[in-house]
Amino acid sequence: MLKLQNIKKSYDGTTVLDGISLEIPDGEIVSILGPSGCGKTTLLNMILGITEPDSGKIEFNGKDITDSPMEKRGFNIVFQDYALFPNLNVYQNITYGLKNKPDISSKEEVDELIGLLGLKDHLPKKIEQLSGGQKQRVALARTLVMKPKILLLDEPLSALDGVIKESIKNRIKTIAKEFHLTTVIVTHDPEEALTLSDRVLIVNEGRISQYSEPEQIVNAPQNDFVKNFILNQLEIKKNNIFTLFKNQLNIQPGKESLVS
Ligand SMILES: Nc1ncnc2c1ncn2[C@@H]1O[C@H](COP(=O)(O)OP(=O)(O)OP(=O)(O)O)[C@@H](O)[C@H]1O
Repeated sequence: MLKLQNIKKSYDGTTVLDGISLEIPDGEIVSILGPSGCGKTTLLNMILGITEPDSGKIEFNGKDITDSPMEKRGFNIVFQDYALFPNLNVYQNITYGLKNKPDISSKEEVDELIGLLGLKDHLPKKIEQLSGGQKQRVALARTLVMKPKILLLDEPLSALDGVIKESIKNRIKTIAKEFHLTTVIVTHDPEEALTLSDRVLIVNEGRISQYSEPEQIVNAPQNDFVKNFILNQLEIKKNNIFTLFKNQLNIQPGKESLVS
């Protein structure tokens, strides 16, 4: 269990996080969702251990880790730009971290992850030969072979589109469940958060607006921000798609319920 208690952070007198308290049970996927500048990345970096809170406490499995450096926490992050090594091939990128800690994952475990992420055919390739979705899967594999206690993902799907996005989403879900891996994801996309996570943390101006399962957010939004910002975006998206279909495919009245 990861527990945050009354976390506060300001930069140059401006409050960024204002009393964040939450619990993330083991093995759950939690998305941090909110508008640009609301403090999502700051919160993720605080869990990772590269940003210090001004006050408050972070506990992992009952142990106070607020002042533990990143290396001691054993969490790991996949950054938005993947940060892969361009001079190494896919296999060398995936196994890079094992050079100094070869006992963390066996060859069989590495092969299993390569299979799960569908990277078998790409192993000898250079990073520049890969698509965005393939790079994302390499970055995930490279992080997962190190068996992090918590997996942190910063906007993992933002550079991907359509089918590839769905495929990576499913792989993240499969891996989190298969390895019982607590996963914390930063996103600004409500659809992504609601379809990927066990729980969604909605942050607005540094405060928790709602922290619930996706169904509750959709069916029982706790305040106007959730209603207006999050649900409105989904409604607009749904209506845009519906209008497009109606115009392009000439859907007849009466069949509209099929799309809603
Ligand atoms: N190192 C820093 N020094 C000063 N201000 C910072 C620093 N890091 C973040 N901030 C400020 O804190 C606020 C929250 O930033 P943060 O990156 O956490 O937001 P975010 O929700 O992740 O935004 P986005 O979705 O745009 O990435 C912003 O106003 C940002 O300018």
